[in-house]
Amino acid sequence: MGTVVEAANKGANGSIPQKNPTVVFVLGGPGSGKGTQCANIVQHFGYTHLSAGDLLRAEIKSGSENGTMIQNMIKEGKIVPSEVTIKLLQRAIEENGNDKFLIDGFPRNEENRAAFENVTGIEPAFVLFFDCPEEEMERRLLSRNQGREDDNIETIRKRFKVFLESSLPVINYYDAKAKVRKIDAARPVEEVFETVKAIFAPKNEKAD
Ligand SMILES: Nc1ncnc2c1ncn2[C@@H]1O[C@H](COP(=O)(O)OP(=O)(O)O)[C@@H](O)[C@H]1O
Ligand SMILES: O=c1ccn([C@@H]2O[C@H](COP(=O)(O)OP(=O)(O)O)[C@@H](O)[C@H]2O)c(=O)[nH]1
Ligand SMILES: [Mg+2]
Repeated sequence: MGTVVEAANKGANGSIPQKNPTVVFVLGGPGSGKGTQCANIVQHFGYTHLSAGDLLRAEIKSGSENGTMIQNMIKEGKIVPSEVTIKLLQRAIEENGNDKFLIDGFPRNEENRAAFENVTGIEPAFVLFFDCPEEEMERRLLSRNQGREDDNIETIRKRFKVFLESSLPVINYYDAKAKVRKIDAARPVEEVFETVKAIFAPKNEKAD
């Protein structure tokens, strides 16, 4: 039997986590510029960037037993089961010495959100929401040129539908808790970053 404090600190999986890191969820439709802006935030504010999509694509490449399932879901624009994505995120957080993380492209539905909170005990400090019209996101995705199997018009339409039906409710959930910082993401990269910078506040900027 642990003390009351130990019990309170225990995650739902029974592990005793170290002091919870600061987490910012970075959300927005496919092609809204999440990855691009995260790279800028890392440079200026010292966060570690964890893209759920990148972790899943790395898992496919690694030849994991889940690889084929993940690949098929990404090709269809579907959301990979929470336990797979959460395990990858958790491992990445634990392996990293940093105490502040940008989690990009996750949680993508309500189930992702609730499971992450239950398993890790982590609540985001706030949520960045890159708001961008579909026509602009479509243009960007079709010229992204990263050789992604899901950047074709057929899959892009499916991803937009999943975003509206499953991911927007997550943003609304955090909006009701006053945690959403909404950003007009249709503007040029540098202008979007000016808004992002103001949210992270000058006091956090790395001195160099
Ligand atoms: N503000 C912007 N204006 C124009 N193009 C952008 C902007 N932000 C990102 N891009 C480009 O759009 C594409 C998608 O950006 P990315 O950061 O990968 O978005 P996401 O991670 O949200 O899917 C990339 O080719 C990127 O260079
Ligand atoms: O938490 C996540 C993140 C991504 N994906 C899958 O990975 C794809 C690509 O996600 P990513 O965030 O890389 O795409 P982006 O929004 O940047 O275009 C999504 O369409 C989903 O199929 C997922 O299932 N769960
Ligand atoms: Mg991305």
